[in-house]
Amino acid sequence: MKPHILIIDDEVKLSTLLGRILSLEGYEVSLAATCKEGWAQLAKKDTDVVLCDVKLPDGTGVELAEQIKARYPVTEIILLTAYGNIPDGVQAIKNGAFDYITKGDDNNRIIPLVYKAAEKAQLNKRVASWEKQSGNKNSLDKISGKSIAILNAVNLAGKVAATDSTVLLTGETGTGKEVFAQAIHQAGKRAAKSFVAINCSAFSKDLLEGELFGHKAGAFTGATKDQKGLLEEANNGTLFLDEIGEMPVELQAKILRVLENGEFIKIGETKPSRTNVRIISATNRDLKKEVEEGNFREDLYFRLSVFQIALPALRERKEDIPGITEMFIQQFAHKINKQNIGISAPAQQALNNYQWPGNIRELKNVIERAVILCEGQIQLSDLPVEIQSSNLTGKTLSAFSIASVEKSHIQKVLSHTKGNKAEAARLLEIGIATLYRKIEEYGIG
Ligand SMILES: Nc1ncnc2c1ncn2[C@@H]1O[C@H](COP(=O)(O)OP(=O)(O)OP(=O)(O)O)[C@@H](O)[C@H]1O
Repeated sequence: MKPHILIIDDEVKLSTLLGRILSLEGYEVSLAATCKEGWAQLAKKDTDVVLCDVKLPDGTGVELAEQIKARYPVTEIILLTAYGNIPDGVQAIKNGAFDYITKGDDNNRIIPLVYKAAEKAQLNKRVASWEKQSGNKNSLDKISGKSIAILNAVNLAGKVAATDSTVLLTGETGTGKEVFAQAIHQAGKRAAKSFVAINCSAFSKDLLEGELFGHKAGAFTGATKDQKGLLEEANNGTLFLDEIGEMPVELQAKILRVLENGEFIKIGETKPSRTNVRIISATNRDLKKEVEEGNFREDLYFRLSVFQIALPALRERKEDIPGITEMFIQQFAHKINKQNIGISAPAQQALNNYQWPGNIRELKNVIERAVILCEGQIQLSDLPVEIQSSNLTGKTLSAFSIASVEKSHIQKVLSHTKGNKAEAARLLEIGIATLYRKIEEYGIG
């Protein structure tokens, strides 16, 4: 089947022309002129790549990129920015876009970039179906890392898995709280039963209540039949309440009741129902502080935090970064049939120096993208710009010798010229042969 590309741009002439070019390249193309039309097209048809203008009549492409990624994680987005507006592009990549191109300036890049983004979307589909088939199973021994911080967490998880105790996982976004929750479920005696997860921040109060507790037919307009809630779906298994700190106070009381005696009341019912679930919850907020500020019930906090496991941020276990990087390289190289993929020393150094606000999730995304972009070995230039510059920061901070400053400066200039050595030599005011010699001498990748 032809990959499907959706162009969202209100400059109709330009998008029609681009659409024609992409059709000639063998893609199926749809056009939309507003965010609203874009959403309608996305709902109609599986879309591999969205090419999206920044300024749209009813919104911005930067925000749209984030919203599309949340609703359609398989789809890849390329932002079309105005000339010289790099910050929009960088923000879009942070929001989950595959890349950005400057309108009119980057015409030669469009076709190869769309090809790569479509390839990534196909890979996303394969990974999603593979994860579905394998039941998305994770076990504690698959959690990678040799640092004391992660080994402590795995050890605690192993101990609590065998019990029926409630567990509270804390840690920044992307540290692997859901991975741990699944691993605890898999390693426990409920492993053969369901593991049901819900993100409490993704729903309004009423929707969350309906999802968790279910409803009786006739409970509200449109409730034509009885609907099971997740507490019932997870009976004899585990219910994972992600972002529990976001749960509205009214629902906190209802969850407390489940924890105390296994009882809950469906919407529209008067009699209580019973369930037998193990509750694992997670938060990236300071729940104690939320209790002090009156946003979270203290009695529920005590119940949920019987056994707490704090997951370390990736920057607190930097020694694990090379191993996890290698694991993801193997994983993604295998999925797209690329062989002998390695990583250059400067690229690995940049990964080690970077602060990873998005933790393992961010590292996973960065490696996935780099494996697609690289030719044989992952180079510094295959990494997002903010990570490339963390290599330079690390170097200048760690070494003050003239040589290291010179090396950093050359790297900076090369990155500025996008690897164009003749242009770099001109800016550095040195001969091209000298530049080649220095590149070799300093091992600049
Ligand atoms: N130890 C690990 N090994 C391999 N992949 C991991 C590991 N930990 C996390 N990941 C991957 O990182 C991503 C984020 O993990 P997860 O969803 O568990 O994080 P989280 O802490 O629950 O994030 P959030 O707070 O945003 O919900 C997932 O794609 C997951 O597969």
